[in-house]
Amino acid sequence: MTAATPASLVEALDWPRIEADIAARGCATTGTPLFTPTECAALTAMYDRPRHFRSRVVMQRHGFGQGEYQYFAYPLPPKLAAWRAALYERLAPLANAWAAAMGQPADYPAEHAAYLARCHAAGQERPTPLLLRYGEGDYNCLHQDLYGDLQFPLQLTVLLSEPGSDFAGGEFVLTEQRPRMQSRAEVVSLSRGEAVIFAVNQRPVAGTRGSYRVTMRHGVSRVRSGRRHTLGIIFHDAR
Ligand SMILES: O=C(O)CCC(=O)C(=O)O
Ligand SMILES: [Fe+2]
Repeated sequence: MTAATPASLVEALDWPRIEADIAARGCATTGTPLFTPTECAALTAMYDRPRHFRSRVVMQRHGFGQGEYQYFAYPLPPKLAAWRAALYERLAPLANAWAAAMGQPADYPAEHAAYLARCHAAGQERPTPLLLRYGEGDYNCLHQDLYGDLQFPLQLTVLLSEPGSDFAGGEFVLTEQRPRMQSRAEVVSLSRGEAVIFAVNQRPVAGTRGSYRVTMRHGVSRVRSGRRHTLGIIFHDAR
């Protein structure tokens, strides 16, 4: 038996179900964990090692919520870079289908390295993967992770903590703003190591008279107790 690689683990996910959920709701859980508890613990422990990071953000200082996060520095931990590339490759065709449906250039390259080269040439050179840490009372306001003109339309958040024992509350929330209609909210429950794949900004929805666009935002409800850690994987880099 060969060791599982991020690429083989990505391939093994139930993509027909994931794609159907994304088409219906703009989000999907991976259904199975991407990371083992040991890997979740190792990523969580990295939070306290500043050499892995380029910057730290205390959310209450910016009105973003309460809690903190750190953006990884380049070079990313090799396994994280491999996950980012493998997930990008699986999602790029979907990104192209969305772009075509929204009348945008459907030219996301097949490989993440090529897309990053495009970001870097446009001045978006800083890495965006991040680790987030929330304690009791912390929350993350509804937001969008836009870091420049170039945006890859899907991203992931991986839950690194054990719901129920490490923390309570702290639900991942998505809202969908529809043209001339009231907004809809979706609460996503994850198991430890599992991820939610969701729309960064706009996505096309098939209507009776062609497709229309909805705008998504995501955030985290208040952590009632304990500590919650997540890993965010965003495919465009930042200005
Ligand atoms: O902590 C979370 O569940 C959300 C993190 C987040 O905003 C992100 O990954 O972009
Ligand atoms: Fe975010």
